[in-house]
Amino acid sequence: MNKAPDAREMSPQEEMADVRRTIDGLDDEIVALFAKRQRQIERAARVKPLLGVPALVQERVDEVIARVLGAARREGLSMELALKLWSAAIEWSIQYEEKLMGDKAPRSRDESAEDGG
Ligand SMILES: O=C(O)C(=O)C[C@]1(C(=O)O)C=C[C@H](O)C=C1
Repeated sequence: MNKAPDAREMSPQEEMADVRRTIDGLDDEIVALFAKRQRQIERAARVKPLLGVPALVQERVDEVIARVLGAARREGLSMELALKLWSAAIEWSIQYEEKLMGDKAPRSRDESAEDGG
Protein backbone atom coordinates (compact mmCIF):
# COMPACT_ATOMS: atom_id res chain seq x y z
CA MET A 1 0.00 0.00 0.00
CA ASN A 2 1.25 3.48 -0.90
CA LYS A 3 1.60 5.94 1.94
CA ALA A 4 -0.16 9.30 1.88
CA PRO A 5 2.12 11.92 0.20
CA ASP A 6 2.85 13.71 3.49
CA ALA A 7 3.29 10.51 5.49
CA ARG A 8 6.82 9.87 6.79
CA GLU A 9 8.40 7.41 9.14
CA MET A 10 8.24 8.44 12.78
CA SER A 11 11.52 8.76 14.61
CA PRO A 12 11.90 6.29 17.51
CA GLN A 13 11.27 9.23 19.88
CA GLU A 14 8.06 10.17 18.08
CA GLU A 15 6.96 6.57 17.98
CA MET A 16 7.54 6.11 21.74
CA ALA A 17 5.56 9.31 22.44
CA ASP A 18 2.79 7.94 20.18
CA VAL A 19 2.83 4.60 22.04
CA ARG A 20 2.42 6.42 25.37
CA ARG A 21 -0.36 8.71 24.09
CA THR A 22 -2.19 5.65 22.80
CA ILE A 23 -1.75 3.79 26.12
CA ASP A 24 -3.05 6.84 28.04
CA GLY A 25 -6.17 6.95 25.85
CA LEU A 26 -6.75 3.21 26.20
CA ASP A 27 -6.26 3.40 29.98
CA ASP A 28 -8.95 6.12 30.17
CA GLU A 29 -11.35 3.84 28.26
CA ILE A 30 -10.51 0.85 30.49
CA VAL A 31 -11.08 2.96 33.64
CA ALA A 32 -14.48 4.09 32.28
CA LEU A 33 -15.44 0.47 31.57
CA PHE A 34 -14.33 -0.72 35.01
CA ALA A 35 -16.32 2.16 36.57
CA LYS A 36 -19.41 0.87 34.69
CA ARG A 37 -18.68 -2.62 35.99
CA GLN A 38 -18.39 -1.24 39.53
CA ARG A 39 -21.87 0.37 39.19
CA GLN A 40 -23.26 -3.11 38.42
CA ILE A 41 -21.53 -4.54 41.50
CA GLU A 42 -23.30 -1.82 43.51
CA ARG A 43 -26.65 -2.90 41.94
CA ALA A 44 -25.87 -6.53 42.81
CA ALA A 45 -25.18 -5.52 46.43
CA ARG A 46 -28.61 -3.86 46.61
CA VAL A 47 -30.55 -6.75 45.09
CA LYS A 48 -28.73 -9.78 46.56
CA PRO A 49 -30.09 -9.33 50.13
CA LEU A 50 -33.64 -9.33 48.66
CA LEU A 51 -32.89 -12.67 47.02
CA GLY A 52 -30.93 -14.18 49.91
CA VAL A 53 -27.88 -14.51 47.60
CA PRO A 54 -24.39 -14.07 49.14
CA ALA A 55 -21.64 -11.87 47.68
CA LEU A 56 -19.61 -14.92 46.67
CA VAL A 57 -21.40 -17.19 44.18
CA GLN A 58 -18.65 -19.59 43.13
CA GLU A 59 -20.53 -21.00 40.10
CA ARG A 60 -20.91 -17.46 38.72
CA VAL A 61 -17.24 -16.64 39.43
CA ASP A 62 -16.24 -19.72 37.42
CA GLU A 63 -18.62 -18.74 34.61
CA VAL A 64 -17.30 -15.14 34.45
CA ILE A 65 -13.67 -16.35 34.34
CA ALA A 66 -14.45 -18.93 31.62
CA ARG A 67 -16.27 -16.29 29.50
CA VAL A 68 -13.43 -13.78 29.89
CA LEU A 69 -10.78 -16.37 28.98
CA GLY A 70 -12.77 -17.21 25.83
CA ALA A 71 -13.01 -13.52 24.93
CA ALA A 72 -9.28 -13.05 25.66
CA ARG A 73 -8.42 -15.93 23.33
CA ARG A 74 -10.58 -14.49 20.54
CA GLU A 75 -9.16 -10.96 20.96
CA GLY A 76 -5.49 -11.96 21.23
CA LEU A 77 -5.20 -10.84 24.86
CA SER A 78 -2.81 -12.88 27.00
CA MET A 79 -4.97 -15.38 28.92
CA GLU A 80 -2.49 -15.13 31.81
CA LEU A 81 -3.08 -11.36 32.03
CA ALA A 82 -6.87 -11.76 31.67
CA LEU A 83 -6.92 -14.34 34.48
CA LYS A 84 -4.88 -12.07 36.79
CA LEU A 85 -6.98 -8.99 36.06
CA TRP A 86 -10.37 -10.65 36.43
CA SER A 87 -9.38 -12.72 39.46
CA ALA A 88 -8.36 -9.45 41.18
CA ALA A 89 -11.48 -7.59 39.98
CA ILE A 90 -13.84 -10.32 41.15
CA GLU A 91 -12.08 -10.78 44.49
CA TRP A 92 -12.33 -7.01 45.07
CA SER A 93 -15.99 -7.02 43.94
CA ILE A 94 -16.90 -9.74 46.45
CA GLN A 95 -15.33 -7.77 49.31
CA TYR A 96 -17.01 -4.56 48.09
CA GLU A 97 -20.43 -6.27 47.92
CA GLU A 98 -19.94 -7.64 51.43
CA LYS A 99 -19.02 -4.16 52.69
CA LEU A 100 -22.03 -2.54 50.97
CA MET A 101 -24.44 -5.23 52.20
CA GLY A 102 -23.14 -5.01 55.76
CA ASP A 103 -25.33 -6.99 58.14
CA LYS A 104 -27.87 -7.54 55.30
CA ALA A 105 -25.35 -9.86 53.62
CA PRO A 106 -26.65 -13.42 53.46
CA ARG A 107 -23.90 -15.78 54.60
CA SER A 108 -22.18 -17.91 51.99
CA ARG A 109 -22.97 -21.62 51.89
CA ASP A 110 -19.41 -22.40 53.10
CA GLU A 111 -19.86 -20.27 56.22
CA SER A 112 -23.20 -21.86 57.12
CA ALA A 113 -21.72 -25.33 56.57
CA GLU A 114 -19.03 -24.48 59.15
CA ASP A 115 -21.79 -24.01 61.77
CA GLY A 116 -23.39 -27.28 60.79
CA GLY A 117 -25.85 -25.81 58.25
O1 LIG B 1 -22.75 -12.23 39.45
C1 LIG B 1 -22.68 -11.90 40.65
O2 LIG B 1 -23.25 -12.53 41.55
C2 LIG B 1 -21.88 -10.73 41.04
O3 LIG B 1 -22.06 -10.23 42.12
C3 LIG B 1 -20.80 -10.24 40.11
C4 LIG B 1 -19.47 -10.95 40.36
C5 LIG B 1 -18.45 -10.33 39.38
O4 LIG B 1 -17.59 -9.54 39.80
O5 LIG B 1 -18.54 -10.66 38.19
C6 LIG B 1 -19.06 -10.71 41.76
C7 LIG B 1 -19.19 -11.63 42.74
C8 LIG B 1 -19.28 -13.07 42.45
O6 LIG B 1 -20.11 -13.77 43.30
C9 LIG B 1 -19.70 -13.32 41.05
C10 LIG B 1 -19.62 -12.39 40.08
